[in-house]
Amino acid sequence: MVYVSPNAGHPRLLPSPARFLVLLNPRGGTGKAFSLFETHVMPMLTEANAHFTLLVTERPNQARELVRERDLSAWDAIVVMSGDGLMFEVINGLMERPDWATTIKKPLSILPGGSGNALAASINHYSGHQQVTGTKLLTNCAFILCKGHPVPLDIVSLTTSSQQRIFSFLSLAWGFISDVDIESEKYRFMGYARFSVGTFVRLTALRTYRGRLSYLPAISSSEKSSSADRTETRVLEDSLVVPLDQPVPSHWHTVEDQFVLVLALYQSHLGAEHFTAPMVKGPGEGNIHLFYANSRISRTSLIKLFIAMEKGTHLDQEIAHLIHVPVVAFRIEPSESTGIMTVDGEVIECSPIQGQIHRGLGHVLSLGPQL
Ligand SMILES: Nc1ncnc2c1ncn2[C@@H]1O[C@H](COP(=O)(O)OP(=O)(O)OP(=O)(O)O)[C@@H](O)[C@H]1O
Repeated sequence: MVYVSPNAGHPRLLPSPARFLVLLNPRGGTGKAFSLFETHVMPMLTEANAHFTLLVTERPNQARELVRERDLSAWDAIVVMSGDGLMFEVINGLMERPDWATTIKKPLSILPGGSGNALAASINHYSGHQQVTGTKLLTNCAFILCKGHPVPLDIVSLTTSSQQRIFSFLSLAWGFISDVDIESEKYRFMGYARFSVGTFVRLTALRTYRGRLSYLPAISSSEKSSSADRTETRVLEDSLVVPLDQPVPSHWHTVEDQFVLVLALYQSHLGAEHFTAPMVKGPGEGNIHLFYANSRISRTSLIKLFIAMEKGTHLDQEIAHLIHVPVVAFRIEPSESTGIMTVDGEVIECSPIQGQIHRGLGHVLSLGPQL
């Protein structure tokens, strides 16, 4: 097998035998990642004749520091066995390197070891597998690790009002979804059921958040930021947005409202059983799927939404006051700083934030087509 250098366009195959750096969070999900790796992943890696270095994280940000500082040339791919939080660390650590433009091309792979496992569920879907959870999802993802090929992965570059730069591969949530995600942390012992319990609790005491949402629709944007024509610069440039302290360009759309939820999602799944963006067929399509609902949405509609979302049929049901629009850039300006905002499931300060997609900036192992 031939390994085409990441600098020479899209890599096609990993070398054989492949060498993996496996970063495993022993505290992810219900805390069984290490034993699941031994029982379900190691035998498959041995069978595939793959070499791996296993690093069990001891604290938050250790993986981020490691990928930021270490020479990674000894490995063909970085494998994350955890939830989406550890992948968030890895992508941000890679983007903090002086050689980010080449290192972010190193193939990544996800093995579900968290409670949400949205990226694992999305890659499983793009690879043509049925929606499954638990050890079935883990086995599918271990198979994708052994047999998959690198395909482009979209990354959204976010800038906060304090000028912090955040790189996101999955989602930005404000309102109902981030409230459920974070407030259900206390039910972590339940595994995935924590999200159903959290949704029920939040529905009984629905909150709304005032703010302004602006976006650049994908349809009107001829300018899709692609990694193919990018030259190496000191920092990744966001050509579609203007500084946060300036008004958005006049061709953007703006909605000022009392929101129940705002979600920007760039993969098919928001969780292993949340098939939220069924129109997404691959990790590098180049669209941000913006979903929002204002305070006129009823509790019944929200229940209908979350039930239908499990199978991805919610958009066929015309749920009143739920809007979906594919965009390439957006800005969220909350009127107050009291809500919860999350990026890839990690809490960030609730303040004005904007972002734009960088199509295929990274790479992820998949069995699906290069979308
Ligand atoms: N050894 C560790 N002890 C405690 N926290 C850790 C450790 N290693 C990593 N972390 C942190 O744990 C956080 C949660 O991890 P992660 O998101 O991967 O799992 P999860 O929350 O169970 O899954 P999901 O995001 O899918 O719900 C991450 O922000 C990461 O920084």
